[in-house]
Amino acid sequence: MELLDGRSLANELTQAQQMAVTQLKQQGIIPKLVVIMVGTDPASTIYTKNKQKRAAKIGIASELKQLPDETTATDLLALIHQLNEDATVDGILVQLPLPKQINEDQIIQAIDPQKDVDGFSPVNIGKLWLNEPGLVACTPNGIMQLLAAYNIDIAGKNVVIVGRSNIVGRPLAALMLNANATVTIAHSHTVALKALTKTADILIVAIGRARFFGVDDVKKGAVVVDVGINRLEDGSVTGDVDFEALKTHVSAMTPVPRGVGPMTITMLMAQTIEIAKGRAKRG
Ligand SMILES: Nc1nc(=O)c2c([nH]1)NC[C@@H]1CN(c3ccc(C(=O)N[C@@H](CCC(=O)O)C(=O)O)cc3)C=[N+]21
Repeated sequence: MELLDGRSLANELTQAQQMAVTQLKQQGIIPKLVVIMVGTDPASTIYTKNKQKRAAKIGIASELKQLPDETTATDLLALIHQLNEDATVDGILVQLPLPKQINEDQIIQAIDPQKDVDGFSPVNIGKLWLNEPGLVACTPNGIMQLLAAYNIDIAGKNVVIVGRSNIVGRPLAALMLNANATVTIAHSHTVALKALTKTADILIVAIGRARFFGVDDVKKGAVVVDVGINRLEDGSVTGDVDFEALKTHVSAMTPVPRGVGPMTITMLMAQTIEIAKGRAKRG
């Protein structure tokens, strides 16, 4: 099995990003990302810290706006409008999930599509499904780059994606379709799920159930991308597939951690830099 090592690819790309940022700074442009986090979800706190650390490493200015749990939609919208107008801000990211009093769709729609580094706004989602250039959701984008780096062919392949979230399953389906795969999206209502996953040449799982898929559920020689991050009682982190059992069964597979996660953050930085380059061009 070939290990699809997201961490090492992320490290390589990070070096190139450092150089790109140095060049931008010579032109007087400092790429800037603002991350908004509402409340204190423990997983979100870890991801947000990782994002800050990576930005610092690359030389991207990043600001964390930490808002209390009881923040209203009105407060959050006011902040987003202010950041939309701020010419020094390239990327705006609102960490999800938001507390339940806030409608996520309404918030995402308020972000200027040109600063929407997550690629979640309806404008960017529409462009993605039309195969037009735009900002793309970071986790799916990272998966495509990881597969490309390991020369994994996508055109004509049967791709099964388990999970239909707005941040992973749906945008990934669009990217795979744009790359000429035959795409199936499975979800909680899918009948005979594990018979379906077994038909996949490329299987991508994002359901959040530790080691849910094993040898019997995966075609021999398939490529497996594991987006699951499940924290076990002993504090360790594992994916949605039984990695140890699949090692001798598949042709290539991402580990968890150090697979898709680091690539997600890398794509966030890449898109922030791209937006800043646009700012440099406009002068
Ligand atoms: N608006 C928004 N945009 C997001 O992109 C977004 C979000 N909300 N909410 C939550 C998910 C999840 N996500 C991850 C980012 C980095 C790792 C990551 O760095 N993982 C490491 C560490 C894993 C660990 O130890 O927890 C790894 O897989 O090696 C994981 C998951 C971004 N998300």
